[in-house]
Amino acid sequence: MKVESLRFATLEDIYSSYVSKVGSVTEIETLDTLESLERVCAKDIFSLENLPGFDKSLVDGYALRALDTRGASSSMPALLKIAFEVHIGKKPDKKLIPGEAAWVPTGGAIPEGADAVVMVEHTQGFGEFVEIMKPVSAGENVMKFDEDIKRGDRILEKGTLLKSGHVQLLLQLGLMQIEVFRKVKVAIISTGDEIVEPWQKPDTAQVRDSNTYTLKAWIEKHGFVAERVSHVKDDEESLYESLKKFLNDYDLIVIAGGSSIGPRDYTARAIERLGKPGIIYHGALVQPGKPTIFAMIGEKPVLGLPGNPVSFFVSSRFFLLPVLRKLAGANDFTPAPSGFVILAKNVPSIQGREHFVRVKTVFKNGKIFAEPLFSESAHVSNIANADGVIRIPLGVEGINAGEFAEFYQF
Ligand SMILES: Nc1nc2c(c(=O)[nH]1)N[C@H]1C(S)=C(S)[C@@H](COP(=O)(O)OP(=O)(O)OC[C@H]3O[C@@H](n4cnc5c(N)ncnc54)[C@H](O)[C@@H]3O)O[C@H]1N2
Ligand code: MOO
Repeated sequence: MKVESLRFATLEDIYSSYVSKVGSVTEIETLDTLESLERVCAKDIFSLENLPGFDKSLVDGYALRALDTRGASSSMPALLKIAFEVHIGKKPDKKLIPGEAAWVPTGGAIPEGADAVVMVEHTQGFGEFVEIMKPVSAGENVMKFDEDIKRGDRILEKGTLLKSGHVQLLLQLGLMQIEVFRKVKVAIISTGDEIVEPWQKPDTAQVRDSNTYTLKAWIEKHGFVAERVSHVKDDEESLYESLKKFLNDYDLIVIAGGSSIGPRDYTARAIERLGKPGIIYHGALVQPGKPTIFAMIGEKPVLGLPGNPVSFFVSSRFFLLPVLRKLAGANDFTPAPSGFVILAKNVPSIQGREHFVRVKTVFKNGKIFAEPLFSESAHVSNIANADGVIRIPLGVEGINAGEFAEFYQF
C-alpha cells in the first residue's frame, strides 16, 4: 500500500505562503449600493459632498451665543429672549442677535449668530423668555459643517469588504451605485463511495452528504456564487476527469472528502495530475482540519477539505473563506477573532497543532464564558450546538478555566 507523506504547514504558513499568493479577480461590475453587502469595493471612493452640509444641533434645546450663558446657574439663570423657532429640515431665515435664543430640535440647523446649544433640561421657558441655568461653551452640542466628512475625503478604499455601515455612508452621500469586483465562482465536488444525497435514505454504513450542500448555502451567504457540481465515487480517474471538466469555468475548486492518506483517498493524487505547481501543502498543523490540501493549478487555487463534518466546517472557515476573500479582491482576508471569552473549564491542547475547540458561550454576571464542547471531528451534533470556536495557539499547553481565549463566532 502506498502511503503518501504530508507536507504540513502552520496556520501562519498557509496565510502567508498560500492564501496571500492567490490572485484576485479583476472584472468590475456596477451595482445598486443596496445590493452591495458582502461584495468588495473595486475602486477608491471619494466624497463629492460635505457631511454634515450645515452646522447642526445634537440636542433639543436653545441655540444661542455661548457668551450669553457665562456664569449662569439655577440660582442665577441667564435670561434670553426667544426670538424664533428652527424647524427640522428648514434653513433658518433669521439671525440671532446677542441676548436672544432660538428653539432648535435635534438635527436642526444652527441659525446664524448662534455658536452653541443648551439642552432643554437646563432651561425654563417663561412666555417669550427662557432662563438658562447652565453655561455652555462655544461649539457645545453643535456638529460643525464638514466635521464628519469633507468633500474629497477617501471614504472607501479599494478592497474593502462592504458591510452595512459602508452602505449607510454611501447612501448618506447620495451614492446610489458602486463599482465592485464580480462575484467569485466556486465549484464544489463531493467524493466518497458511501455518500448519498441528503434527501435519500442511506443504507447501513452509508452517509448523507451534509457537507457540500451546507457549504454552498454558507458560501453564497458570504457573497460568492457556489455550485455543487458533482459527486464522484472513490476513483482517481473519475475525480481527475471531474476536476478537469470544471477547472476552467470556476475561480476555485473545492473537493470535499478523500483528503487523508488512506489507499482510497484519491483527492491529492487527482489534483497532482492536473498540472503545476500542484499541491503546495498537504496537511495543516491544526485540529480539526489536519488533512486539508492546498493546491494551485497554474494560478487557480484548488482546496481539498477533510470529509469529517467538524473538520470540514472548521477548514471552511479558517482556510476556504480566506481564499475566497483573497480571490474576491479583499484587502483583509485572514480571519479576525470576534473577541475574547473566559473559559468555563480547562481545555488541554494537542501537542504540535493549533487547536480549535467548539464552544457554547454563556453570558453571566456581565462576562462571557465559553463552555467547551468536547467531541470527535466526526460528530455533527456539536457543530449545531456551538456558537463558535476558541483558538489555542501552537506551543500553548492548554488554557485553564478562568483564563481568556480568542473566540471566533460562527
Ligand atoms: N491513518 C490516518 N487516518 C486518518 C488521518 C491520519 O492522519 N492518518 N487523519 C484523520 C483526520 S484528522 C481526518 S479529518 C479524516 C479526513 O478524512 P478524509 O478527508 O479522507 O475524509 P473521508 O475519508 O472522505 O471522510 C471522513 C468521514 O467524513 C464523512 N463524509 C465525507 N464526506 C461527507 C459529506 N459530504 N457529508 C457528510 N459526511 C461526509 C465520511 O463518510 C467519513 O465518515 O481522516 C482521518 N484519518
Ligand atoms: O484533523 Mo481531523 O480534521 O481531526 O478531524
